[in-house]
Amino acid sequence: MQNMIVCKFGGTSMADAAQMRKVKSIIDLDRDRRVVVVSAPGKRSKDDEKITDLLYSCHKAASDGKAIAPYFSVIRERILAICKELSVVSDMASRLDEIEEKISSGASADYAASRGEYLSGLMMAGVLDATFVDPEEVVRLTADGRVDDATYPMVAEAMKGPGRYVIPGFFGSTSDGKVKTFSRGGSDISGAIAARAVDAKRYENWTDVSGILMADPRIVDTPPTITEITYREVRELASIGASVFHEEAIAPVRSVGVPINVRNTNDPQAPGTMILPSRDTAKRAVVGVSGKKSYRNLYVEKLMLDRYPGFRQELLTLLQERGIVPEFESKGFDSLSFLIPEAYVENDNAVLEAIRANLDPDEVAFRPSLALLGVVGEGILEKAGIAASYFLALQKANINVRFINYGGSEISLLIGVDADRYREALRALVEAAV
Ligand SMILES: Nc1ncnc2c1ncn2[C@@H]1O[C@H](COP(=O)(O)OP(=O)(O)O)[C@@H](O)[C@H]1O
Ligand SMILES: N[C@@H](CC(=O)OP(=O)(O)O)C(=O)O
Repeated sequence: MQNMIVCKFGGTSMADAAQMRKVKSIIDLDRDRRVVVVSAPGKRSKDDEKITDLLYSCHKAASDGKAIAPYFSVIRERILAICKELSVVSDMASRLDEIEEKISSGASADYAASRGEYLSGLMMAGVLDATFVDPEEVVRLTADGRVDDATYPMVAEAMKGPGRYVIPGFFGSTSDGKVKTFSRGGSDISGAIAARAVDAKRYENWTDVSGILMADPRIVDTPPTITEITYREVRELASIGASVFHEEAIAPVRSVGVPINVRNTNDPQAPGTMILPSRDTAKRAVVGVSGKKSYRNLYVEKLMLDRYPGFRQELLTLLQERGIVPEFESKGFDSLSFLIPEAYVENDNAVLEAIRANLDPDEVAFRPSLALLGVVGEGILEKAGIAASYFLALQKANINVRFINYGGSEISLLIGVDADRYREALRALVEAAV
């Protein structure tokens, strides 16, 4: 293990010159903070726009044959103002011209979106007087967006000297040289890649909240901070909906055991959350609650279902052929239920017709929209009465439970409720957890 600390700063930490100064003061506090991974400038206030979103709008305008100037001029103004205030990247105007020209003449959506992080990286390298590392050259992604193992030695090689390094997050390139981004929020993955590559002693993930909170602070008032959480738990919370840490960012560090510390750029003294390989579950069975709205429950019934061994597989194939991927499944003696993210189900009737025509079920229907909530903790199966306390909390709030998955994952209790009761349900579950 080297002595290096890898620090990833999210969009809110890169939003303007004042935030970038805070980043510099955090980096200057510890000489081991030598690798800095940056996101594109994010929102400066609730109603502001993220540079990444503006770049996607530029790409959309270009592909619709429209001018990109209305969006690109906003980007240009913001970036040039930061460069001016911090006296960095003297040739930024011509770099922006080049990017505008490429997007206007048909560059890919991934190329367009990646330029926010690229520009952030150039500016931060200037602020920190650090070496700029271009992820296009050292982060190799497969065509379907996974990290190629060839990445780690290339990143390590690029950062082997003394001094500081800045590497933009969110993108790399495929083996045929095309820029490729991760999914939204993916700079967290880039930070994890760098941490593994340099065998960091710690991966610090700096954002705008003082760690991972027990629940989404936009829904629950002042949820407590989670002090310690395991890799498994954070992955589960993120997969169910906690957007503070990308669900795929655990994979690169988990096998090498680099601890992750989620911290607040606006409150750097706060210790934040430690994400570790294991924790003492006797202290706390449950760490947090998260959730997602808008699932459809596909319900299929057939009498004596067990007599039709290929039924489930055929049904899954029919769904897959229509690009529908169920996230959760439960089985009764004569029925199957699949929870499917609403975004996948564009044409309900076509899917139902195909199932009727091919499988002759007694009943097939989409039930009304559900929200899915997850109570997460390594100790959730260990103590009598845990599930009961959460169901009681929902009962007290007069919220009907429509779907349960308990024991399918050893670290979460998943509960489906009517989509319009999502926020109330989340609050009730958090109250039961604290
Ligand atoms: N459980 C949670 N704990 C902390 N923040 C959460 C949680 N769930 C959702 N969030 C939201 O995630 C935001 C931070 O994530 P993100 O916007 O991606 O930050 P960054 O731009 O720094 O990467 C917080 O401001 C908060 O609104
Ligand atoms: N800028 C990208 C990638 C990213 O990770 O951003 P952030 O760290 O601000 O969530 C996005 O908006 O998706």
